[in-house]
Amino acid sequence: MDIFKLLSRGATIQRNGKHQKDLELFNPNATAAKEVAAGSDSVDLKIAKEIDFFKNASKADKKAKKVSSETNNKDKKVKQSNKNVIDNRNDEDDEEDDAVSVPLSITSPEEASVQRKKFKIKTTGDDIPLPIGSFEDLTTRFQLHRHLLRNLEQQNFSSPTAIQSESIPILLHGRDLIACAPTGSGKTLAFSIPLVQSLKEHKTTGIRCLIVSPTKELATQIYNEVVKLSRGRDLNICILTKAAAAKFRNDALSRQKFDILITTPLRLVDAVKSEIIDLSHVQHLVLDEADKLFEQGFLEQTDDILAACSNPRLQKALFSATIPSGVEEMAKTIMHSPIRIIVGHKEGASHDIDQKLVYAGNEQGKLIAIRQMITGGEVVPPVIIFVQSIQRAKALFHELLYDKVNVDAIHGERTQNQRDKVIERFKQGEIWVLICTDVLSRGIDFRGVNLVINYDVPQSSQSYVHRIGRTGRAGRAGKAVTFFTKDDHDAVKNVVNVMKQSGCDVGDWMLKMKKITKNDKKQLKKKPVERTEISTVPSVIRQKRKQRRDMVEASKKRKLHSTDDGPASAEQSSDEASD
Ligand SMILES: Nc1ncnc2c1ncn2[C@@H]1O[C@H](COP(=O)(O)OP(=O)(O)OP(=O)(O)O)[C@@H](O)[C@H]1O
Repeated sequence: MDIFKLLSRGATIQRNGKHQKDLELFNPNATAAKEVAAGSDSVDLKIAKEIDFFKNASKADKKAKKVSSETNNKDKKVKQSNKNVIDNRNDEDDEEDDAVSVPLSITSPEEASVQRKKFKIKTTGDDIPLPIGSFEDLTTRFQLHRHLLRNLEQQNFSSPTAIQSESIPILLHGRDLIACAPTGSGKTLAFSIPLVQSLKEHKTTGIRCLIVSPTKELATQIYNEVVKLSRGRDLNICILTKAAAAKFRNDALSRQKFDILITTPLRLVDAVKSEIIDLSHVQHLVLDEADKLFEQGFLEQTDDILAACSNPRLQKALFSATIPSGVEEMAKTIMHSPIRIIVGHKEGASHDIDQKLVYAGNEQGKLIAIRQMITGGEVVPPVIIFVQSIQRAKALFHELLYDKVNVDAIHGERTQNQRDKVIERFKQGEIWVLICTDVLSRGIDFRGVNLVINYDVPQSSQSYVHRIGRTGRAGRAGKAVTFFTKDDHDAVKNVVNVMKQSGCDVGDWMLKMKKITKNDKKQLKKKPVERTEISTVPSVIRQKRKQRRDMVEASKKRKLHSTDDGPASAEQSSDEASD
């Protein structure tokens, strides 16, 4: 029997069998459609329960039902005093004591401190506003725009997550903020809600709010979230693409059209330097994945952006799951009396991820291990595999493709168009295993990823936290497996530290490992471990495969030259050929 056929058996998805639930989770439309078709009570209830950070969704639902059955009179709802809310809450608490200590409305420092203790929230700074206990609390305290509340309800966001409960009031009070909370804990809404709430309807002054993120994929995701949140409001939102920048260049009026701009740093700096974008009216600046934006490679652009946002009353907010002390110190120098919020352990991984280290001996051992995981049924799609270089992403892709695994890859050599398509197909469940470099390690919110495999140990603890954070999001459980070899001694210590901080079981041998110095960490970040090529296929066969690929590639290139196409198509073609 063909060994590869045997190995790939384990990766088969049983669409109507045991994997049906996983697939549905991954494709929210399918779940919703099915439930609606089946006349299910409410899609909201199910989702809210799964992602109920405060364990009080059932109460919020109960309350919502009560309110709607009692009356449609909006005034009554608005007039409901905070005390009443607390009293109602206490009645319900008799029935379900799970969330006994978290009132829907927080009215005193004592209540705030109970909530902060419960959700392991640390706050630092002067005059910190009280957190909110619910989105209704926002309505009472900040007259939350009715469209905003409706948009939250429509997306089944029944109660704020820990970071949202703190960040929203702080930003609505106009304060500068450094916010650090685990991956998948809702940081996007934590900054988007206050932005959409505090902006008055559209003005022609130009951009009033700027959100910067390190990758195009993440910028697109944030853009989609903000658009959904702003439905019903007269606000114009723009993502700065190549096309948008060209439009601004040719049409001066279009520059005044937008209120909120979402962008990557480089494109923005280009646009500012060529004077097609003016940031002097920006009132709110959000740096998402802020620690990345303060790293070498982005720092200069971040500096340029800060200089271009010349409004003296500019509000600045920094968000990330990891904010190292050095970055925090740097950030503080550009902020005015900032408040600092840390949810959980600073730089800790989400507690919903079950983390495991697997010793693979050597590079060949990793391929054997992944094949064993596949045959052993441990690889339940959707799965993301991280590797340390483009070359390795391509090599692993070919290995798994040969095993007939339904796989694709995203890395810096693929065109934007290809990257977008792969992401879409992965979201739709058409691709089960996605191989990528760190280009996709931050921020991307794929629903229901079951497993993250670090085929190569990440080069820093931050990278580890963000990579594994693609699973275990919004309260769902996830698994992360990291392969290591004898060459990974230093790098694996980073992983062990994060595992310890996140309360995972770590073996004795891990605890006994020699400490890694600051200098070692720096070196590791700069230069990845040198590794031998990914392959268990005998070199003769590899050579034949390569010859075949080269021939296909050369033939495609010849065709392209004869049609005189541009370099982007050539790149796409070579990537497709290698696929
Ligand atoms: N209040 C809420 N209730 C339920 N789900 C929520 C809530 N807020 C956000 N979510 C969902 O949680 C998921 C993760 O949110 P988000 O992408 O903002 O996480 P994050 O903290 O920014 O993660 P990362 O650090 O990886 O960027 C999203 O699918 C989002 O829709």
